[in-house]
Order: sequence, then C-alpha cells, then structure tokens
Amino acid sequence: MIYKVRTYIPGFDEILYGGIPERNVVLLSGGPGTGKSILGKQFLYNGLKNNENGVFVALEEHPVTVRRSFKNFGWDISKYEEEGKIAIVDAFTGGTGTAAQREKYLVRDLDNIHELLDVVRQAIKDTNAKRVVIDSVSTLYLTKPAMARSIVMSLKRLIAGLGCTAIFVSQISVGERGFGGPGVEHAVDGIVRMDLDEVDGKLYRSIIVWKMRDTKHSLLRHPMQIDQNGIKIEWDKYIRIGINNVKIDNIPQEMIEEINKAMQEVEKYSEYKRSNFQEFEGE
Ligand SMILES: Nc1ncnc2c1ncn2[C@@H]1O[C@H](COP(=O)(O)OP(=O)(O)OP(=O)(O)O)[C@@H](O)[C@H]1O
Repeated sequence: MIYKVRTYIPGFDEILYGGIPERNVVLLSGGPGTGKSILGKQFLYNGLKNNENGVFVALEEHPVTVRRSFKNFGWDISKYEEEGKIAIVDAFTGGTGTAAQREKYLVRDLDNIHELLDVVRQAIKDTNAKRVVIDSVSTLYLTKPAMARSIVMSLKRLIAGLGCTAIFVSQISVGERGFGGPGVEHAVDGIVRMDLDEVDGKLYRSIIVWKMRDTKHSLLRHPMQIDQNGIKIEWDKYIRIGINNVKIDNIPQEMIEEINKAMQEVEKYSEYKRSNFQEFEGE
C-alpha cells in the first residue's frame, strides 16, 4: 500500500484522494498572488501539528518575513523552531544584514547548487523533517533555464532520498499555459496548478491537480478561497471559467462516494500510525 501524506488543507486531501503519496515531489505552479506560498506554509504548519517536522527553503522572502507570514494566519512556528522541529533555510539574504547573521541555515552562493544541497541536507537531518517546501524553485534557474531539469533532479534525489515529501513552488507569469518548463514538468512526481482568472471584473481562485504519480486524483478544476485561516478548497464543487461567465456545479455523486472512501482508508492508516507513535512516545 502506498502511504499518503495528509496535507490537512481543507479540501486538498479530498481532491488528491487521500493526500500526497509519500516521497513525491510536487510542483506547485501558478501566477502571482495565486496562493502558492500560503499553501506551502499551511502544508508545513499542519505537519508540525501532526508530529511531522519540516524545512522551508526561502528563496523569495527574507526569513524574518517568512516567520511573520506564517503568523499572519495564526500559524505560530516559533515554539516549533525553538524545539528544532522546523528549520528555515535562508537562501535569500546571502548573509547580508544583521538579521541574516543569526540564521542557522544560510546559503551564501545560490549559483553553487552543492552549497544549497548541503545546507538543505543538514536542515532535514537536524529536524528529522518529513516535509520540505522550496519557495520558489524557479528562482534557482531564472537566469539559466538550461539548468532547470538538473537542479530539480538534484533536489528531488536528495529530498526524496531522505524520506521527505516535498512541494516545489514554481512561479509562472499571468496567462502562461505551462507549469515551469518541459524538463521540470516531467522530472517531478506531481503537478498542481493554482489560478486567478478575471471574469467580468471579478477575480476567481481555482486549483487543479494536473498529475500525481501513484494515485488517482480529481481531474476537475475546483474553486478555492483564501481567508485569515489560510486556503480552503471546495472539493465537492467544480468550476468552469468561460470568457464572460463562470459556472460552479457540484461534482458527480459517485465521485463524492469514491473520495469519501479514499479518505476513510487514509484516516484508518493515520490512526494506526498515531497510536503507534503514542505508544512509542509513552515508552
Ligand atoms: N488574510 C488573508 N485573507 C484573504 N486573502 C489573503 C490573506 N492573506 C493573503 N491573501 C491573498 O493571498 C495572496 C498572496 O498569496 P501568496 O503569497 O501565497 O501568493 P503566491 O502565489 O506565492 O504569489 P507570488 O508568486 O507572487 O509570490 C494575496 O495576494 C491575497 O490575495
């Protein structure tokens, strides 16, 4: 049986028929403001609450801003960081500034992929991480697209090799159809795309699972929302976005039943893991 990692993001596990298959590397692709960073942080925070440690590799934001944006949604990671359960890898500052001097996991030279791999390896080992988020992986090859596939493969080999399940954020521009380049799209195990579409003067958020190795998943585009609690996906609805109109309908009844069954199976397995963990903790 393939173990699925629950994201505990409302509606996301349902459209994945249980969660992300363990050790899969998922490319989370989308334009600006679609919610990629929030989803990545929610995945890590929910992991922490469920005894799965994590590593966040910050390439787009200062580590100080990363901590603040977790907090914005009520996800206070400071306790977990003190306990060594989450590590933030600073791949943003290059060591510039006094705040950066205090960072434990610092990548000075982003052109040196080996330095990044070493720091990420150390962070995973120190925290005993099961979840990794790289935000964003596309920053690593923005100026050298020919290197994209080999960079993604090196990261995937390291992270999956250490037993982690990962989200690699991929930034694309507004209106772009792909996910981050052909080399990258085939190298990853899963692709999830988040969208913001303007119809008649209003923006609509949606999410679709494009591929996910080793599991059945929804092939429909689902509406999603962001509020002060983070991301919520309406897994039991699907959205059709036309040029001038938007239609939201319920998904077919048989799909609801199939998803409910998949969720029960994955919950049974999580329950089993939880009780074993408690026994282990109690020893
Ligand atoms: N508390 C909140 N309530 C509602 N929406 C929010 C809230 N906080 C953030 N948002 C929405 O989330 C968006 C930012 O999401 P996020 O930072 O995850 O985007 P992103 O896809 O990572 O974008 P980029 O690629 O530009 O970094 C904001 O533009 C805003 O619309």
